[in-house]
Amino acid sequence: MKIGCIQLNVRFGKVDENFERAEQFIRKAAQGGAEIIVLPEMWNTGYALEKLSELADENGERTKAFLSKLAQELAVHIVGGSVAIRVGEEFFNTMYTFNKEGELVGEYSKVHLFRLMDEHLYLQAGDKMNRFALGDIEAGGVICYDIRFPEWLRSHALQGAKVLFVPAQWPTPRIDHWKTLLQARAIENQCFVIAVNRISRKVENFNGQSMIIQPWGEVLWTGADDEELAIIDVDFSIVDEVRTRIPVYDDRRPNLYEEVVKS
Ligand SMILES: O=C(O)CCC(=O)C(=O)O
Repeated sequence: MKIGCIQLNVRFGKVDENFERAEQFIRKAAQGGAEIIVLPEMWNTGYALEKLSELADENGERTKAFLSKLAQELAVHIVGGSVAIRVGEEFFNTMYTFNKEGELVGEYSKVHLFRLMDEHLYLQAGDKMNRFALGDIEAGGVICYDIRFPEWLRSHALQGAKVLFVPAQWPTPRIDHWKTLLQARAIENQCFVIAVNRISRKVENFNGQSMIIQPWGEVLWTGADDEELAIIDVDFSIVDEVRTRIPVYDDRRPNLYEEVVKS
């Protein structure tokens, strides 16, 4: 299956321009044969947290209409990264996923807000999982800082996800954490990890290095440190093979650690 990863150079606070450029890349990815297309985190606004009252998408309506229309027209699944949305007086960092029929199959608001960049001062946290299917592919999705919480990704894997999508705006100074954590999440959950980071060179500092990692831990692709569209072939059938070879899920001892994980 071909995955189109859009390592978008998100323009800070320039919502219309970001929509226009996202559309160009989505069309290009579909023309190039991508069957699942993935965008990065907060691609409508960038980290313009102080301007959310002007910029955030009201109930996510614009984003949902945009992604649904393109998914249906181009007959591609779209894991729509995430966008800043407004619901009443509150703001969320929300990921929408549409299948190739244009139906909304996943809606998820980032659960772990990143305090180092003041997200908790501007955003509300979500409180729901993000499990969905794209055709016969069982998937889950989390956002950026969420990857520092292995139990959260494990919960998605335990609920059947065989591929985890991770849109992000992960800053350059901690890019080694990004790479190591993503690889660990793929190996420990024996699943594919498809992680798309953004680019920014001006107000912010994000240098891409998106990754596709297979369940044995092998890195199939690492993005450049500039804007890029990559179309990468993956074979999801190897998940079951890896899980049979080292039967981690059967060997778990949840009765021993459940209380520790919950506390
Ligand atoms: O955990 C990190 O170091 C980066 C997280 C982050 O930038 C985010 O969640 O937006």
